[in-house]
Amino acid sequence: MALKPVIGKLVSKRVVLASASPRRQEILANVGLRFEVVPSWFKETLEKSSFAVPYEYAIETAKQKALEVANRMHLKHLRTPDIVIGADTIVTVGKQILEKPVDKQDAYKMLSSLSGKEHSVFTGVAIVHCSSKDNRLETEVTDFYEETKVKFAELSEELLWEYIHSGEPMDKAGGYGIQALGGMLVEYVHGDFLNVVGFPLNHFCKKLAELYYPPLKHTIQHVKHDSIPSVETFENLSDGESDSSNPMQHKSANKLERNGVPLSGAIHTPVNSGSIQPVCTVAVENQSGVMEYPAKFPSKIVELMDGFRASKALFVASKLKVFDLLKDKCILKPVDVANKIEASVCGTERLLDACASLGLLEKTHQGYSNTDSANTYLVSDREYSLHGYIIHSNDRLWHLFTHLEVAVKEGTMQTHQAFGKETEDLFQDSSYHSVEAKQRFMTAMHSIAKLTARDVATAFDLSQFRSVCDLGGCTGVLAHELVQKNPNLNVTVFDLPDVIANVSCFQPSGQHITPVAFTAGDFFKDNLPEADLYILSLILHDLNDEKIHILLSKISAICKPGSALLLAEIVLDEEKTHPPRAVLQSLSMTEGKQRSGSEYKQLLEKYGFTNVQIKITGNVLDAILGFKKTSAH
Ligand SMILES: O=c1[nH]cc([C@@H]2O[C@H](COP(=O)(O)OP(=O)(O)OP(=O)(O)O)[C@@H](O)[C@H]2O)c(=O)[nH]1
Repeated sequence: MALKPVIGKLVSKRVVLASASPRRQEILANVGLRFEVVPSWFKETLEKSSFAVPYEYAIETAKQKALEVANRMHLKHLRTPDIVIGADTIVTVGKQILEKPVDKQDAYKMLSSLSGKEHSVFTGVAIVHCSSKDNRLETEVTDFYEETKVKFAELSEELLWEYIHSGEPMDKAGGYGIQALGGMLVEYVHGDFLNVVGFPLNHFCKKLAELYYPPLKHTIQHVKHDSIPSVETFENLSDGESDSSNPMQHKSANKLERNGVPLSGAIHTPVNSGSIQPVCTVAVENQSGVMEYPAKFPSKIVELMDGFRASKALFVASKLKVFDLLKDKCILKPVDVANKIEASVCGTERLLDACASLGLLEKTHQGYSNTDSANTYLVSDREYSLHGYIIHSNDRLWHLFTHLEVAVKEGTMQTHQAFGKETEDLFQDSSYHSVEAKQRFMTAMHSIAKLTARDVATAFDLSQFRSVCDLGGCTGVLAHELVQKNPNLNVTVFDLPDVIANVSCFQPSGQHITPVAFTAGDFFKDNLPEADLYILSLILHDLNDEKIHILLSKISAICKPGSALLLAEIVLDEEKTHPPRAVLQSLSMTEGKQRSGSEYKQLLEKYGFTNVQIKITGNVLDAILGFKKTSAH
């Protein structure tokens, strides 16, 4: 079992750990898994006697913990996770099942029942794959358990009570923590130590490997069979690179098989974010009359090779407002769409089919309509619309990236080549830039902020702060989210005069909206408003070291001890290869760079911020919080 690839399969997925256990969080974080923590509200009250064996109880509890979180996230937060992981640890001795002690007496009872004996520790784990269909949550559960045997030494009354008074037993199954003081009570452990601590990591990785690297059904050679055409799926021929090897997708592909043999014709297999494409791989007969399959279809590479076509189809459909036309269950024929968008019928039909193949539209004999995710994210006036950012990608980033080769050779940004006279910063020289270009940029930032603000605003408990200044806070999306979550906060958005002059059309309306203050200024040149929390969202990655020095020195100087600085950026892993979105953004060759968690920590510490905490949100932006040193530091 290779170490990284299994965990790497989850990199592009929104993974949620449905557990409040700090040990589980640590075990999974230590192997580089990126996940959000959403503790389960499921009460561990299943009737133990209704389970034939104790581990079934642990598995069912783990499953219920994970499903509760998946349902809650789906219903309440408009955020269906891809994977939710739940776990439950129990101890069994004789016929008894021990969970966490409710009080010291209970801990005493538990520990004395374990004294001098061997017991079993079971952890049940549920891996729930989620998807949303017609706004309904669909789940696919994989579960397993692991057993470890532990033998306790004889425990004297004195030792028992000393241990209980340490406080350690209270939140631990069986009333002890093998990883700490409780380790002193243990004579031997047979099996996985981490399973006792709360999470059977080894078994978990094996399960992931089973799910994401299923054994190849045809390992190259097959005896020729005349009546069954030789076909294969993308997954089974995959070189193992593909991120789209979703186990739920495997299931649907498998439905097309009979007795493990693919049915005739092309097998449908998902590629390219939900699209369904027929794949037919031709087997070749070798000299001995044995059919050989071409080894390892490079599915990931093919997907990347074609990626630009998919992006451009999305951009053009968005620009022509196709998703606006088809919103709210509207079904139109190509000719009607073509008339409305003033385009050719044949071109429109091809574009609509392309969008349907990418999972953005649904095609029936009545015509084309939006999928749920197109309705939510692609219709231009929807709350969480990405339309603004898509138009920015088409009108600006696309042109920049057509100059990538030169950009790489020269190591410079290609704004001049792509846009003629424009300066690097749209807002720096107003004479060059149309109001339209600035509005477009603000709309793009607004749509990304809409998507990320909630996770950034709730990444840390900010209730200790009274005033916040969001430097470069643009249209104030994060500011509004902060006030909504912390009604006592006074929040000011500080941004360039040209930005502030245009923010009014982006403001939320309604009587319950708490106002946010907008102040015009340049954070490099002007005095900063006073606040006890400063925010820099998507700012630092674009600045060179000199500008960062000016800005962070200024913030550090104005911050009183105990004040803090919150950064919202994509945090790279320590190898700087994940997440790909951040790595690819670097290719724009801005003068800044993307950073890893330890680099952000170092940077903040350099400017006098300590106790730096990093929260990988699972969203597009992560959050980093540092506190200005008190004089005692
Ligand atoms: O040696 C150790 N044994 C057990 C633990 C910890 O005990 C708990 C087990 O409780 P449970 O499985 O119900 O999980 P919770 O903590 O309640 O968190 P959930 O939110 O996931 O329900 C678990 O924390 C183990 O880590 C230990 O630390 N050492």
